[in-house]
Amino acid sequence: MRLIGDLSPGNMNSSGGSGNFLLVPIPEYPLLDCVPNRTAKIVVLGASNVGKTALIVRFLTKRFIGDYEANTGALYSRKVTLDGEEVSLQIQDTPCVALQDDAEGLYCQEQINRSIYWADGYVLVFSITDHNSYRTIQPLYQHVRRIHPSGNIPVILVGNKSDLLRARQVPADEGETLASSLGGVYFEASARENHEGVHAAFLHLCQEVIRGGGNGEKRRGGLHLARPKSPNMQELKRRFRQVLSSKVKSSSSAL
Ligand SMILES: Nc1nc2c(ncn2[C@@H]2O[C@H](COP(=O)(O)OP(=O)(O)OP(=O)(O)O)[C@@H](O)[C@H]2O)c(=O)[nH]1
Repeated sequence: MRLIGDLSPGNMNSSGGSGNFLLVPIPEYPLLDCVPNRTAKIVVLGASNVGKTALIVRFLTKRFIGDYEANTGALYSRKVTLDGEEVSLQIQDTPCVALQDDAEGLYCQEQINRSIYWADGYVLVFSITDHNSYRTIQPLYQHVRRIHPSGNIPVILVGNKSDLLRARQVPADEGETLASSLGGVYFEASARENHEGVHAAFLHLCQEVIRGGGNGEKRRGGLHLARPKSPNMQELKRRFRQVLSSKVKSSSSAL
């Protein structure tokens, strides 16, 4: 999902005017600034509407905006301190995945596959209010496994929207059981109401990635996959072209 609304007045750019506007998301720092051997590349995956974007934004800004545009992946970069040392963290938001009719396979865009290959650590998200989103997790994990058939896969499972207890469809113990079957830890979180829980979940995964040294098979095989293109830049270019063409139109109509 892509952000709509104001994250941080003054600092974050907007198109101005009234109504919804696209926000330039959290700026990336230059890749050359990455801390050597201390970079964690994390991808956030899950079904539609489970709160992937909300969790990322909550982690990075401590804020919950509540209104997002659907299904655009964005890449965020940040430096964090882990065990007293600086770590470069890159977090890739992704469009949603969906179960196929047979409930075993997944509809998963190519862009997501590239992000899965690129990443070192995986945040698998479902909503505790949506059992279908929970059912997506196991096939999603199998999908990640197919892309990384060997080696350790640092993963956490996040049951989001824990503020909506009355609408709960997935008991906490089901989340815990599933997480341990995937070799990860279960976090029940609310992007809406609790920054600390979200923060703890992301930092835990970051620690796992840094301790494990990332995806071993990629390094051993000497393969290099380009970092997924940040849609933020593409979006900016598109908007820039739009503004230019509307200026051309208005100046030619004024003649
Ligand atoms: N009550 C509640 N609502 C939440 C929470 N997290 C997200 N939401 C809402 O759930 C909706 C979907 O949130 P998003 O972050 O856009 O979800 P997403 O998984 O990125 O959605 P897709 O783009 O469809 O993949 C929005 O209306 C959010 O405001 C939460 O912890 N509690």
